[in-house]
Amino acid sequence: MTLRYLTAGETHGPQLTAIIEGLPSNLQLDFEELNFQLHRRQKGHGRGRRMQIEKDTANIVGGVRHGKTTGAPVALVVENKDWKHWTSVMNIEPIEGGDEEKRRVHRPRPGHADLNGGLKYNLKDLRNVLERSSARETAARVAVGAVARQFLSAFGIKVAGQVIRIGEVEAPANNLPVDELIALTEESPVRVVDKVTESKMTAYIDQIKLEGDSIGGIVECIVEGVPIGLGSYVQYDRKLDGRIAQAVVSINAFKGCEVGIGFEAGIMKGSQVHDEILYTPERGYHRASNRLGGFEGGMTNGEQIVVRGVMKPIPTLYKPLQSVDIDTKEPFTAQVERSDSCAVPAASVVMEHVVAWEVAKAFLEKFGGDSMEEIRANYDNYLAQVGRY
Ligand SMILES: Cc1cc2nc3c(=O)[nH]c(=O)nc-3n(C[C@H](O)[C@H](O)[C@H](O)COP(=O)(O)O)c2cc1C
Ligand SMILES: C=C(O[C@@H]1CC(C(=O)O)=C[C@@H](OP(=O)(O)O)[C@H]1O)C(=O)O
Repeated sequence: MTLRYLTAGETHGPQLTAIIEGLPSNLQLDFEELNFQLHRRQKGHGRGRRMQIEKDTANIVGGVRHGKTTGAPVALVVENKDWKHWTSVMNIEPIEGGDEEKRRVHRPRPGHADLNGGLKYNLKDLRNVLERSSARETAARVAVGAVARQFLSAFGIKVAGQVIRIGEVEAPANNLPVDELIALTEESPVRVVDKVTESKMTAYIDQIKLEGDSIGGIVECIVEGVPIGLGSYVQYDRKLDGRIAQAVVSINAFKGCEVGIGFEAGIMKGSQVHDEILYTPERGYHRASNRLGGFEGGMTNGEQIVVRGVMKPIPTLYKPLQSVDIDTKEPFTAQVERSDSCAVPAASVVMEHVVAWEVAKAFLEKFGGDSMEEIRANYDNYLAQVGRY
C-alpha cells in the first residue's frame, strides 16, 4: 500500500479533516511536536487578523492508540475557531432577492481561484469556490506532513526550511548546519540568519501593507540524512525530484520550484554544475559539492535535498485591481475586508511539510513494511548492501 492522504473542509466551515493511509504500525507520535509545527505555520510577519482567531491543534481521531499508530488509517481534525462567526453565512443559502443575497460573492478576485472555479463548477456564489481554494487547507497539509516528519525522524532524517527572499529583500546565503537552522526557525519561521535582513524584511512587508499591496518571495527546504536511492529513473512518476516539484507548486500561490541551483544550471557550464564523486571507507560514496540539490536520475544521491519554491504575492489586495462582476458583467474595484499581505514565512513551513511527505512516501515505497520494525530491518539491510557495494 502506498502512503496517501486526502483532506476535506472549508476555510469558514467547522473543521479541516485529513485521512492518512499506509502508515506502518508502531510509529510513536509526539502530539506536542505535531501541534508545534501547526503553531509555526501560523506565525510570521504580514498575516491578517484571521491568524489571531485561530489556535491550530490537531485532534487525532483514528488510527492511533496509546500514542502509537496501529496500521489503521490515521484521521486528523483541525478546528476552525472562526467558524462560530460564519455559521449563518455558511448555512443559509442566499436566495435571489432574499436578505441573504447580499452575502453572495459575485465579484471575482484576479489571482485567486474565484472566476475559474465559478465557471468550471457552474457556481454563482463564488463563496463555494473560495471556501475550499483558501490556503486554510494548508493547516491540514502541515498536520499530515508533521506525521511524515516524525516518521522520517525515526530514521535520522531531518527537515528544515527558511525564507530566502521577500520581494526586494534577499537574505544573504548561509551554510548553517540543519540542526542550527531548525533551532533558528523554530519559533519564528521569518527568522533569517542575519538580523539586519530580518528587520529589513519586516519593514518591507509593513510598507507593502501600507500601500494596500501584497508581496511574495522565495523559500528553501533542506532534508538531511536521506539514503541514496529514494525515487527511481525507471518511470516518470517515480522520479522523486519531479514529485517534490509537483507538491511544492501545489501549495497555494506557488509558481515554481527549483532543485539545487535550479534555473542557474541553464547559464553554467557542465564542469561548474556537476558534483564530483568521492569515496572514503568511512563515508562511502559522496560528493565534493551539492549543486544538484541531492538528485540525479530522479533518485536521491545521499547529499542534502535542497529545493526552493517561489510564492506569488497574495491575490486579495486592499488596493483593488479591476475585475468584472459576474452578475452585471460591469467592471468594479472591490473593497477588501480581511487578508494577509505576506504569507511567505507560513508558506515556508508548509513547504517543509509537503516535502517531508513526499520523502516519507518514497522511503516507504523503498523500505515498505507494515510495522516500524519491519521497515527498520529492510532499511538496515539496504544500508549494509550499499556499504558493501
Ligand atoms: C499560507 C498562505 C496564506 C494565504 N493567505 C491568503 C490571503 O489571506 N488572501 C488571499 O487572497 N490569498 C491568500 N493565499 C493565496 C491563495 O490561497 C492562492 O493564491 C489561491 O488559492 C489561488 O491559487 P494559486 O495562487 O495557486 O493559483 C495564501 C496562501 C498561503 C500559502
Ligand atoms: C485561514 C488561513 O489563511 C487564509 C488563506 C486565505 C486564502 O484565500 O488563501 C485567506 C484568508 O482567510 P480569511 O479570508 O478567513 O481571512 C487567510 O487567513 C490559514 O492560513 O490558516
